[in-house]
Amino acid sequence: MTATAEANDNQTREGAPVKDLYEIGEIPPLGHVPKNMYAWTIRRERHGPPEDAMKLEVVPTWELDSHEVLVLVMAAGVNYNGIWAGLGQPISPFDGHGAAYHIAGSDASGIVWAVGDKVKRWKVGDEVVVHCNQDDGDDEECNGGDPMFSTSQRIWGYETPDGSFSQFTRVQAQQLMPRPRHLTWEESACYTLTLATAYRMLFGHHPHELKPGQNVLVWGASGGLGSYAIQLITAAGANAIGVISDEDKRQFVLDLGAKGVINRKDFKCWGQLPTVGSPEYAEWFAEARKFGKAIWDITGKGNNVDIVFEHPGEATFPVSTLVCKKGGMVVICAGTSGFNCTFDVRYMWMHQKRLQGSHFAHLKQASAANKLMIERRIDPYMSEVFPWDQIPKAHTKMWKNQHAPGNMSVLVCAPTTGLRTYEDVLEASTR
Ligand SMILES: C/C=C/C(=O)SCCNC(=O)CCNC(=O)[C@H](O)C(C)(C)COP(=O)(O)OP(=O)(O)OC[C@H]1O[C@@H](n2cnc3c(N)ncnc32)[C@H](O)[C@@H]1OP(=O)(O)O
Ligand SMILES: NC(=O)C1=CN([C@@H]2O[C@H](COP(=O)(O)OP(=O)(O)OC[C@H]3O[C@@H](n4cnc5c(N)ncnc54)[C@H](OP(=O)(O)O)[C@@H]3O)[C@@H](O)[C@H]2O)C=CC1
Repeated sequence: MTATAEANDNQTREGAPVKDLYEIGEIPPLGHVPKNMYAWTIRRERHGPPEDAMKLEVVPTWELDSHEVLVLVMAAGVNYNGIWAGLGQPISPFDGHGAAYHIAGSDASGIVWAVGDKVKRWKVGDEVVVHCNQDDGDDEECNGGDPMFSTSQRIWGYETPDGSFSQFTRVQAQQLMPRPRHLTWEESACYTLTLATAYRMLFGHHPHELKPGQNVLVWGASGGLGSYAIQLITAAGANAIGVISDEDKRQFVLDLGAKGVINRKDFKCWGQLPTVGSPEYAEWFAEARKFGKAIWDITGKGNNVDIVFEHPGEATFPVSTLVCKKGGMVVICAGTSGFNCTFDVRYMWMHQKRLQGSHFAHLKQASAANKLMIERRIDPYMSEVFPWDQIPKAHTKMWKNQHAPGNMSVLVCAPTTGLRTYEDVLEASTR
């Protein structure tokens, strides 16, 4: 008998009521899987801004394969890939998974509600957080290599249709990690995607793993990725130089542990590189050098940074490749401002810099990052938590770069904020 069937049977024997659909904030009996669930869905014909793309629907609850787990989502994290999935840009998720609808959401905290018959590490009732890397687990990269290089590698909730903006989400068993017990459900849901990505960027690219005493330039230092990068760099005994666009964020970034903070609005060297040798290039170069000098004011004269933590892309890339030191690494995981990155290649070859792409993290890296959270070496810095009905609005705020420093969460089944356990949830729920 599967765990689900057993739980349903128990509930029937105990006479607890079971239903086919539960309202948001109503908790089914432990292990009872209702036929249907509420979900914020995206459909191909609705691609566009978050509030047009995401609509509330009742859909069938996911069925499980043998290595999969159904999680009752307590809270979910807000990430950029919910925006990209809604927009259908740069690619539509439907071209990948081909499902009729897409449920976004690549971060979650919740309770294991049902397990496939081959799942051994998790059982119904376990309190978990979810990392967003999936793969088929059967090729060389997944077995002795790096699962992030597997041809089957995909991001749950972006390249799969069963993300966390619904009462139940379906994940592979290897995606689960223990939840930090000192955090609330919403705090637990806000960090895994950005923290694990930052962890791989800084520690996953041998021989450029971050070392004590090194200097790292962090773009978007108050953002999701940036706020964890600063904390990881500080925890490693290295120096973070954070970039912001608004003085209101300066103290926040210093409090994260940054050695210094630079406001990008004080400089005018952003966007694609002008043609080398043109007057515009000379102007850009003088301004970029001024930016480099602002870094030296923090690191000491002549000390370019060992690592540039890149994700804005097109707007910042020419400068990133210039201010990285000889033999250093520009590590990039996104192109928020545009994908057409340009740079003066002379500085790349003559100074023998490494350009390294990086994408999320495998379980071992996500787990190492999660351990730092469990041990309270990293703070989630949850900026804001939204109720279930404001999931699209939360994404609009991020898309417009109007969100407060840190990482955002949304409540899903947790009936209110501030709850830390399943028992807390039961007490606060309307069941
Ligand atoms: C954790 C959070 C993460 C994030 O937030 S990341 C940010 C959000 N994510 C994104 O923005 C995703 C962006 N992804 C993309 O835009 C696309 O994902 C890529 C541009 C990266 C790649 O596009 P694709 O269509 O997946 O490329 P192909 O799989 O490499 O190839 C497609 C077709 O091209 C053929 N092909 C590949 N290499 C060659 C070659 N060397 N010579 C000839 N053909 C080639 C293939 O076979 C295939 O073809 P056939 O479609 O017919 O199967
Ligand atoms: N490949 C992967 O595995 C992952 C990729 N990503 C991607 O990384 C990107 C950032 O994600 P996240 O940190 O969560 O987002 P946030 O919005 O929380 O932070 C991004 C920060 O970037 C800065 N920024 C925005 N526009 C520009 C610009 N034109 N020039 C310089 N800085 C800019 C902003 O800071 P300020 O205005 O203060 O400078 C902003 O706070 C997204 O595109 C996301 O999809 C995220 C996680 C994983």
